[in-house]
Parts: sequence; C-alpha cells; structure tokens
Amino acid sequence: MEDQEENMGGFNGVMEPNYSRELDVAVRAVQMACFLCQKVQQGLISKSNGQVQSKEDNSPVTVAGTCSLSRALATSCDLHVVLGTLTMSFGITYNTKKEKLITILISLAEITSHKTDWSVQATVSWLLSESFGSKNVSIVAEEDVQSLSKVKAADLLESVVKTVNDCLAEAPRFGLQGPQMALGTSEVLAAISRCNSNGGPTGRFWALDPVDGTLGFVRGDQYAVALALIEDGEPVLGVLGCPNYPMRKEWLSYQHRYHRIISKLTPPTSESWDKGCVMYARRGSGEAWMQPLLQGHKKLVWPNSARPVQVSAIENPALATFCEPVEKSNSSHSFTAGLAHSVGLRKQPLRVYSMVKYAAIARGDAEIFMKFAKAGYKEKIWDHAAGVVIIQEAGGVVTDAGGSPLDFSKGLYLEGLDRGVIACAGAKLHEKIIGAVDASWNSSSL
Ligand SMILES: Nc1ncnc2c1ncn2[C@@H]1O[C@H](COP(=O)(O)OS(=O)(=O)O)[C@@H](OP(=O)(O)O)[C@H]1O
Ligand SMILES: [Mg+2]
Repeated sequence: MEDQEENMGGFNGVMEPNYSRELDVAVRAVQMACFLCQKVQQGLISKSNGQVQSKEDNSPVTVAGTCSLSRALATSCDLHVVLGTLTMSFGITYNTKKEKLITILISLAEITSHKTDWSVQATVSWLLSESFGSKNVSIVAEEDVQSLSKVKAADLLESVVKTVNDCLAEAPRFGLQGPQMALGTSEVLAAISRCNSNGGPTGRFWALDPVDGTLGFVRGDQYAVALALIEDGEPVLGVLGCPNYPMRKEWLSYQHRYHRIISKLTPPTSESWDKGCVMYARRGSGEAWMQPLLQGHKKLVWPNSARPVQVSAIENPALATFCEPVEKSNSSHSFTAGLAHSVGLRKQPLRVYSMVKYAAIARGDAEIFMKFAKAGYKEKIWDHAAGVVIIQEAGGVVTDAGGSPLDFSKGLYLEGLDRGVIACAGAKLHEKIIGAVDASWNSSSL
C-alpha cells in the first residue's frame, strides 16, 4: 500500500505528467456519477421512496410511478407483483392486454434510465467544464438534449435538475468544486447540450456512456459509467465505474436475484469493499488500477486505496471463462457457443450486462470477451473506448475479429469493425479465437 501512496495510483511523481490532471478529475467525476446512479437505484429498490411528482399533463407516467414499477421489476420477476404495482400506480387492470402492458413496462424502464443518463451526463459535463473550461471540453455521449426537451414531461426535467444538484452538492467530498448556487434548468440543459461532439480523427474529446447496460441498471444488476479521453483518434485515458461489481468474482456469475438475496443476508460493508469499484488506466503506462467507490460520508483521499489490476495468466482454453452480452439480440450466443466449442472452452459463458465485461477481463475474473452484433449494427465508440484502454494496460489484447485495433477516429461509430469485438487476457487465447472465427464465419448465419 505504501507504494501506492507514493506514486498516487501510478500517475504522479515518477510517472509521466501527461493527462494526470485529466485522469484525476475523470476518476472523481466517475465516482460522483456512480454515487448518483446508486442513489437512483436505491430509490428504485427501496421500500419507501417519497418522490411524488405532480403531473402536468394527463400522462399516467409519473416519476414516482416509474420508481415503484421499477422496484417491482427489480425485486420480483413475478408477473403478479408487477401487475399489482401497475394497478396501484397507473390504474391498469389485470384485464389490460399483454401487449399494452409490455409497451408500458418498456417505456417506464426507458424513462427511468433516461433520467439517470441525462443526470449523469449533465453532472460529468459540468464537472469537466468547471475543471478545464467549457471551451476546452468536447464530449461525445449517448443522450442528446433535444430528446430531453422533446419529452413533454416537465416533471422529468425537474427531477433531472434535482438529481444533478443533489449530486453536485457532494462535490467537495469527492475533491471537486461544486456550484456556488444550485444549477437552474437552463444550466443543466446547457451542460447536457455540450455533449454534442461528433468525435473524429483529430483533437481531443471525451467519450461518455452515462449508464452503460441500461437493462442491468433498471434490474439492479450490473451496469457501468464509462468515460474515456480520446486524442487524435486514440483513447488515451479510460475510466470505468462499476457500482455493482462484486469483489468476490464468483458472484458475478450468479443470477442477480441470488446475489440480492445473499447480500441481504450478509450486507456488504463499506470497510470490506465487497461491491463497487472504479477502474482506470492511462495509455502506455503499463498499469491499470482499481479503487473502491466512496462510501457513506467519507471524503475521497487520492488514490483512495487504489490497487493495481492485471489480466489473468490462464492460457488453457479448458480453464478459461468467456463473457458476452446477456441479451442475444446484442450478440449471437449461438455463434459464440460454436467458437467456444471449437477452441475448447469448457466453462459456461459468463453473461453480464454492460462494460463490466471489460472490467472482468482487466481484473482477471474472466479471460475472453466476445461480442458479435447482428449485421448492420454499428458499435458506438462510448461502449468500448474506456474498456479498451483498461484491458490493454492491464496486459490484455482487444481487437476486432480480423485482429485489427478498434478504430476510434471515425466519428461516433467503430466504422470498419470487422465482424465483432474480441478481448482476451493474452495473445495465445486471442489467436485461437481469431482463428476459430475465420474457420466458422462463412457457415454462420451472421
Ligand atoms: N442491436 C444491438 N446489437 C448490439 N449492441 C447493441 C444493440 N442495441 C444496443 N446495443 C448496444 O449494446 C450495449 C449493451 O451491450 P451489452 O454488452 O451490455 O449487452 S447486454 O445488455 O448485456 O445484452 C448498449 O449500451 P447501453 O445502451 O448503454 O445499455 C448499446 O449501446
Ligand atoms: Mg452503452
């Protein structure tokens, strides 16, 4: 631990001074974003959230209703519980058509996650602008301000402004300066609208995924806050906040309901650092780090007990674990099952929401990550940039399925990506997977 204190998590003193301030601010901002997400998620899951919002239109969708429904979704997959919540919150009866219920469920989950997306985006954008000057900050991010302005729900915008202000009020605890007065609606919208960069091959911009793994977030499962600094088309800093990342790796592979039951029986304490971390790395440093999320009312003292992370040394496919998206609509499970069989992977795939998969490889909790989206889907840069730097600096390899590096210089998308994304702990496993993709691609339906 002494070494860490001396080199400040690997980026001060003996290390190159490049990007040290950017990294420091980015890690603190992601810590704050995780704090914000946790607050919202606690609101979704807690028994008594008192957020009652007035309705200005006739829409039955209120933030309070959204919360109680998401709570029901998060705590129970039992349709009767969900239906009961719908009945109480929205006056929807058991006779309501299944299709209509599904549409309502989807739109409620979307509203909840969008609220968090916008709140995180505003918070991170505001913090970066305060630290580096708004003229120097250019951000590529998932949500655009038009969609928030378009939403005909003033209470949602009001709720975003409140969430942002509640979070920014805690900035001094995270070692950052908060606003002197609470931000108004226009300032929050301005912060969100600063995230309008289109990326590209030159200059410097940040890539932010405010809540990656939307479904994981609304279900109380894995999700991530991802922030990367990209310079001249190359990610140079990666920061990944993983609020629900369990320090006991076996819990990653358990179903989320099991995890929740166990954590209720033995609640994780702040001291034991059982859950939640921020991982970070600077390109070319050869080091990747992980620090716990700030807990309770503590103050963040850098490097906040950071410890280095490294990829696994496992090279034998029979002992390796591969991870992939939970949803087969996001990546073909049948294709990866074929690859796994042909290279001799024996373990069950670890299906985890979000960029937590990148974190799992960097931390040595899994050896391979594969994603093969349907033809025509274009991978977005914010879904990968932070994870790529962290895995590479932790000793791993990330390429497309043709073995080429991911290209972050072409705008919002990983243009030219060959078939899919493959991240591995080491070169030997990587070669095997690439070879297997080549051998089976033509006979696949992808
Ligand atoms: N059709 C399709 N195919 C492939 N990828 C898609 C697709 N649609 C969306 N996305 C993007 O995938 C992000 C979620 O990826 P995950 O690996 O977390 O998938 S999963 O939720 O575990 O299934 C997800 O990120 P978030 O939107 O932040 O959750 C999307 O950017
Ligand atoms: Mg995403």
